[in-house]
Amino acid sequence: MSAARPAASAGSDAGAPEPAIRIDDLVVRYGEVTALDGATLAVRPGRVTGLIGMNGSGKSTLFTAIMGGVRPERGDVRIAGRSPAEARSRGLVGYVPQSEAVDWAFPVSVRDVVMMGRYGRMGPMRRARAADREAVDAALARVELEDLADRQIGRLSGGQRKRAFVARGLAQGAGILLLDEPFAGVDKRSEATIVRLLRELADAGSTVLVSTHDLHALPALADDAALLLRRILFHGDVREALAPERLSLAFGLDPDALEGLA
Ligand SMILES: Nc1ncnc2c1ncn2[C@@H]1O[C@H](COP(=O)(O)OP(=O)(O)OP(=O)(O)O)[C@@H](O)[C@H]1O
Repeated sequence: MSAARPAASAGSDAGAPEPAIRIDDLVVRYGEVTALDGATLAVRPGRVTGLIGMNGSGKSTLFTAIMGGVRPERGDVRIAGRSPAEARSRGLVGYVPQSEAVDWAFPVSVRDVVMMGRYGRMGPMRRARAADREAVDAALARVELEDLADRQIGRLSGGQRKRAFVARGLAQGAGILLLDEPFAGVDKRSEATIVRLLRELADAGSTVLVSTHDLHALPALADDAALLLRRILFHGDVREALAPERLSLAFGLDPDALEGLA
């Protein structure tokens, strides 16, 4: 953790930088199911923000909305002042999906996956130039996967797979990175590599939004945290978010069971 990080402001945003992601009163329904019910969140640049919520609380839906993959019934999403579709076409947002959302049998190598981060910069023929290959090599080195670059993506461990997708986001060069459950099924080495990288990215000015169930990993990773239960219940300093009485709101648990997390 960097000692220079300013404290999060849970209340007034006076003097704070413009949010990189602004979500206003978002309502998303899948038929009868209301996944988001008036979610409002302003994610600040240069910080790692944890998105915390129980299964079904709407975390993936919020990410999908940021990526422009669902049509909200109400509300608005702005990424660096642009619509999700525009932000997507400009490659402003990198996305590391949940492992369940990936077809691991697909016949592509680790290098191919990382190169996908460069597609937005290539023409329709997707011909890689020297700059693309250099960016891919640099990203592979940052996640320590150079030696496995030519292996089929499904023949990696859970942690290595995650690192490959983080490398795709790095190669893309997006200033905003979304990670959906990056620590699920991940070994300690991969977790440490991902945490270090995300901290470096945020300290260099990027915006990092990470959904996780792993509350114990959060204080070392995140500056801020947002508690989600179809709407944002709290957004502010990570340690304040992990206070038992706040977590109990988001998880519907007895505060005594949550002592010692913050
Ligand atoms: N495509 C879909 N069709 C119908 N319902 C959906 C769909 N996607 C999500 N839902 C429902 O919307 C709600 C929010 O789901 P979402 O996946 O956003 O939650 P989550 O917080 O990411 O959950 P998890 O932690 O289990 O990944 C849940 O009730 C879920 O069953």
